[in-house]
Amino acid sequence: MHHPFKVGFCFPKFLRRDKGESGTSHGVSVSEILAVRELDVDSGTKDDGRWQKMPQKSTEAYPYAFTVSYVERAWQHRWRCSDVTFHCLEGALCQQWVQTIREQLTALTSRPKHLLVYINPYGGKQQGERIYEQKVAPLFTLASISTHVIVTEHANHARDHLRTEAELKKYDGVVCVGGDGMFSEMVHGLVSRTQRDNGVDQNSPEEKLVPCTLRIGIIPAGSTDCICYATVGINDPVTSALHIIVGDAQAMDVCSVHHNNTFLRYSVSLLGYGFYGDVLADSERKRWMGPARYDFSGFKTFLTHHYYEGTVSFLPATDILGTPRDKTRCRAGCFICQHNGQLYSEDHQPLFLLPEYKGGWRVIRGKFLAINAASMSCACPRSPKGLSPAAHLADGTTDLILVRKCSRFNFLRHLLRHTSKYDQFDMTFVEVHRVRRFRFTPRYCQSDSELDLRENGKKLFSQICRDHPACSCSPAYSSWNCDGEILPHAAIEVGLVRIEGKILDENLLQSAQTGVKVHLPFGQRP
Ligand SMILES: CCCCCCCCCCCCC/C=C/[C@@H](O)[C@H](COP(=O)(O)O)NC(C)=O
Ligand SMILES: Nc1ncnc2c1ncn2[C@@H]1O[C@H](COP(=O)(O)OP(=O)(O)O)[C@@H](O)[C@H]1O
Ligand SMILES: [Ca+2]
Repeated sequence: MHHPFKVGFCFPKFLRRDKGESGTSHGVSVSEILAVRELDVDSGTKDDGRWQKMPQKSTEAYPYAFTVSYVERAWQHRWRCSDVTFHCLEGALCQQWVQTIREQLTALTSRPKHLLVYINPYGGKQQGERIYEQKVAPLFTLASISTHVIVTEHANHARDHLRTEAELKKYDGVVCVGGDGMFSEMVHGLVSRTQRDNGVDQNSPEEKLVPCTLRIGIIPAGSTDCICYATVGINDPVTSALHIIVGDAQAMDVCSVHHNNTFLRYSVSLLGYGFYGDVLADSERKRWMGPARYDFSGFKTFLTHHYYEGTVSFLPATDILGTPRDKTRCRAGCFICQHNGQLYSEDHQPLFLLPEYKGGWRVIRGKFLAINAASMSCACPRSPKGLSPAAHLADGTTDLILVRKCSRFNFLRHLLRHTSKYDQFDMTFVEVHRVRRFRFTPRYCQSDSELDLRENGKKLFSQICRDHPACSCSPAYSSWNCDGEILPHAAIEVGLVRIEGKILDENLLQSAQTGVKVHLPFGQRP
């Protein structure tokens, strides 16, 4: 056998494929091979019956065979598992092929071998378990990945298990089957555990965090699934499973949210106050509707048309080349794309290390219908281009979108532009800034007792709002939608989490400037 194994196999003519013409060669990159298995030609197939038996005449001529399962790119970012079977004359040759392919696969160190899987049976259309069993588990088995599966029993089960109990050393990655809320549980569990193990205090907004070594995979089974959509390009369990199997990775930005020097939460996709906070708060009470609750609550919130007064302060990202108004739509490996492939500025300074705080803080007071911080595009099936279409996945910034008070008609025009090709930022009452940090303070101070009530006694919340002095028709506070979870605090400070350790290394995809090393075992491949 000759040796093109590093880049891929080009199956030569002395092997015969059972699809297509005889004698054609078939190229499959090793990095996209999922599994190989030898077939017992006489008895048809050794395992799952996917192999189609050759016509009798050919099997006599080629009595030995093996099947290669590989990734096939289908339409719109969709990946599928395909099989191709090769037949040959000699048993020894056949075995040599199988063994060599297996050796090549074992040498791929980025592929996970042991995964810890958490299934949320309650998210989305409550199909998490079925999706995993029918679509994902067979692929993990095919790829010889061993799994430990936990079906969660309550909210924060997965987070707490990861934070305290899970024997993380045994695994190469964790996988969540659910929506953005489930992904958020993974991030919180893993990041908190890593900081605790390394003695880092999450309550200090200035503290540098230690990166987690485990990667997180998402099998979409939630309602919006925007983290999956914005990183993979589609919400499809099979595609995500295949990205996980081949060991794809994508770094992401993580925002830390604090209130009075107390850590509240991390956010990786949307932090939304006003419209998206109100939609979420209302929709939680309508979970029985499934994903349609967002349409219902969205419509209702749109009609109530509440605005909120307050002050937004932010630190613009001055050391980057891109803006939120760019026409780029990159979804992976963004740090590089943002600098047009360059890693160094004209004066040969590494772009990663340029001083961050050139411009200083800016302050904007006003009445806002929505304040959204999108650390990634937040693309999802509802809005395929997302809240901030040009946001990058791992550039250490978040796009702060301010929608000021305007008429219902104008707000509707703005919302509808999320679903069309028109620019949602090109409106007089909308502004967008790419920022490193920001802060929001509501006009009226929220007392601790109000916060307690909002956290513990949600029914009283509406009463308090109605009684508040701000305005007879608009409540004083909204809540923050933090990756689909409600944060009752109105006043928050947000910063991109900084990582400790070497910044520039060969594997740029895995070392963005400020993104915690939360790797998704997937991402669009070039
Ligand atoms: C009147 C026409 C309105 C069209 C508006 C379209 C804009 C849609 C933009 C959606 C951006 C969603 C950002 C994602 C947030 C998720 O983290 C969160 C939770 O997702 P999950 O339920 O956990 O999958 N979903 C929502 C709706 O807040
Ligand atoms: N077994 C469970 N029972 C109830 N809630 C759960 C369970 N497991 C996870 N959760 C919570 O369910 C919420 C929604 O989960 P998510 O997977 O994001 O689905 P969705 O996209 O439908 O919101 C999250 O807040 C998560 O913490
Ligand atoms: Ca970003």
